[in-house]
Amino acid sequence: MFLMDDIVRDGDPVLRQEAKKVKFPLSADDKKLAHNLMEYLEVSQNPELCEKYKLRAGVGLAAPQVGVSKMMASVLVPNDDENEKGKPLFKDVIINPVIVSNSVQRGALTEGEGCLSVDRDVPGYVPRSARITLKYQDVDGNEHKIRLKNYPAIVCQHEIDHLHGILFYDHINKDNPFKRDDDEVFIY
Ligand SMILES: Cc1nc(NNC(=O)[C@H](CC2CCCC2)CN(O)CO)c(F)c(N2CCN3CCOC[C@@H]3C2)n1
Ligand code: NI
Repeated sequence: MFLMDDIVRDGDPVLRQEAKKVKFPLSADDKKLAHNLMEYLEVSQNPELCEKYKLRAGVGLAAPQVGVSKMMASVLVPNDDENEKGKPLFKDVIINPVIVSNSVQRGALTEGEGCLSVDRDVPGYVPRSARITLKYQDVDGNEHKIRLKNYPAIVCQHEIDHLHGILFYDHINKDNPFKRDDDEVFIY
């Protein structure tokens, strides 16, 4: 199971590398990696376990963040916290993901973004595409082509950035971090 000690921090070159495509069928190691990347999110979203293992909660985790420069990331975007019963908005390990198209309209999380690999707050809006069409393979090698918007779209863009050596604060406007474009959607 991954713990915070396994998470590589900003400054480590692996976070600025272009990750390598993953070959199918997955090796045993890659299968284990995929499992562990998703397990981290599940454990971190359980209040008791999160506390017990001293984790930072996460809704996404990319392989380079655990020192593995491969095109793989886990995403677990829960339904609004109230009714935990609801099934997640999006849950999968996205392998060799490609954003094949994106809306002109931009979107950003109202509270800005953070990153498990960045141990400091970097205030400001992180402008992203409000909607994306994402192509990826799952652990079984099945091809998926899905349209995402709002929260899941933002999370997937944050994770795919990691696979290309991009960190969230690279997108924050230096002169005016809270610059709002008029047609931008803000996601709570
Ligand atoms: C938005 C949010 N970001 C959390 N952390 N940061 C992360 O996930 C980083 C990735 C996200 C940062 C912004 C977009 C993607 C990790 N990144 O570095 C991976 O590359 C959260 F933890 C969180 N939630 C809301 C849902 N809640 C359900 C119950 O459990 C607690 C959980 C907390 N929402
Ligand atoms: Ni991150």
